[in-house]
Amino acid sequence: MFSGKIGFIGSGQMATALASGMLSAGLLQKDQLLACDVSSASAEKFAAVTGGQICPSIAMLTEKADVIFLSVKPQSMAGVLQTLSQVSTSREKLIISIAAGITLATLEAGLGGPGRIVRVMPNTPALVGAGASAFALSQGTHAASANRPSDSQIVRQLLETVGVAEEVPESLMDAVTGLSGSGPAYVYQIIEALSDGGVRVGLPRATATRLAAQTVLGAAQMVLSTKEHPGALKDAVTSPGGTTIAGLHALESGGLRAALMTAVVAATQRAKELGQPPR
Ligand SMILES: NC(=O)C1=CN([C@@H]2O[C@H](COP(=O)(O)OP(=O)(O)OC[C@H]3O[C@@H](n4cnc5c(N)ncnc54)[C@H](O)[C@@H]3O)[C@@H](O)[C@H]2O)C=CC1
Ligand SMILES: O=C(O)[C@@H]1CCC=N1
Repeated sequence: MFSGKIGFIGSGQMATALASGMLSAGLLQKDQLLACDVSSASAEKFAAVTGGQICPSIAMLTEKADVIFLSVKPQSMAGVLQTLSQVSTSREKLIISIAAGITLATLEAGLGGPGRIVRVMPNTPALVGAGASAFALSQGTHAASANRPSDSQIVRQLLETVGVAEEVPESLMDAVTGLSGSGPAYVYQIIEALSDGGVRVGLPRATATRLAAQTVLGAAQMVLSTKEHPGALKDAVTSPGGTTIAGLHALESGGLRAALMTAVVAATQRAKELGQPPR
C-alpha cells in the first residue's frame, strides 16, 4: 500500500490509465487520488472512472499531494512548470513527469532548480496491470533514510504496481518512448491487420480479433517466460515446407521488420524534437 496522496496535473488518457491500474492493484484507495485539468470534461471523466478528487487548481493539488505526476502533453508543460514553480511547497514534493521528450534539465529549470524530479515513460497497458515503464532520476532525488524509502524505490513501487519498470540513464528515455511508450499503438496495428487477414480467409471478425490478440499475448508471454530468443521461438513454430514459412516469406517480402524498426526510430526522433525548446 502507498500511504500518501498522488496527484495528476493533466487527467487524460495516460493519467487515467496509471491511476486506474494503481487502484485495481490495490496500491491505494480513491481518496488518495487527486487530479486537476484545464478541461472540466477530462477532469470529470477521470473522477468518474477513478473516484479521485478533482482539485480546482495546481496550487491546491500541490498542497495536498505527496507525489505529483505531470501528465500533460509536452506542448503544455511550460505553463504547468511556471505555475508549479510559484507554489512554495512544490519543492518538497516528488515530481514525476511522464511527458515525451521533456528533459530533466527542462523540468529543473522550469521548477526553479534541482529537486525531487523523475522522468518516467509509461504506457497505456498500465490500465490492465501490464505496463512497460522506464524511469530516470534527477540529481536532486532523495536517497533512502531511516524512516523513508528512496525516491527511486517509491517510483519503482508505483510503476511495478501496474507492470514492469526499468531504471535507465536519461539519455535512453527517448528510445524508451519510441519503443514501449508508443509501442502499444504499433501492436494494435499488428493485431488489427492479423484480424483483417483472418477475415480475408473467412473468419468472423470477432473470432479473428480475439485469436489475433491472444496470439500476440501468448507470443509475448512465451518470450518473457521462457527467456528464449524470439528467433528461436519463431523457429519452433516454423515447420519445413509448412504454412508458417510461407507466411514469414510474405512478411519478409513486405518489409515487416524494417517497417517496425523504422517506426521506433521515427518515434524516438519525434520525442527528441518534442524535448527541444519551442522556437
Ligand atoms: N497516451 C499514451 O499512450 C502516453 C502518453 N504519455 C505522455 O503523457 C502525457 C499525457 O498524454 P495523454 O494522456 O495521451 O494526453 P491527453 O491529452 O489525454 O491528456 C492531457 C491532459 O492534460 C490537460 N492539460 C493541458 N494543459 C493543462 C494544464 N495547464 N493544467 C492541467 N491540465 C492540462 C488536457 O486538458 C488533457 O486532459 C503526454 O506528455 C504524453 O507524452 C506517455 C506515455 C504514453
Ligand atoms: O504519442 C505520444 O506522443 C505519446 C507519448 C508515448 C505514447 N503516446
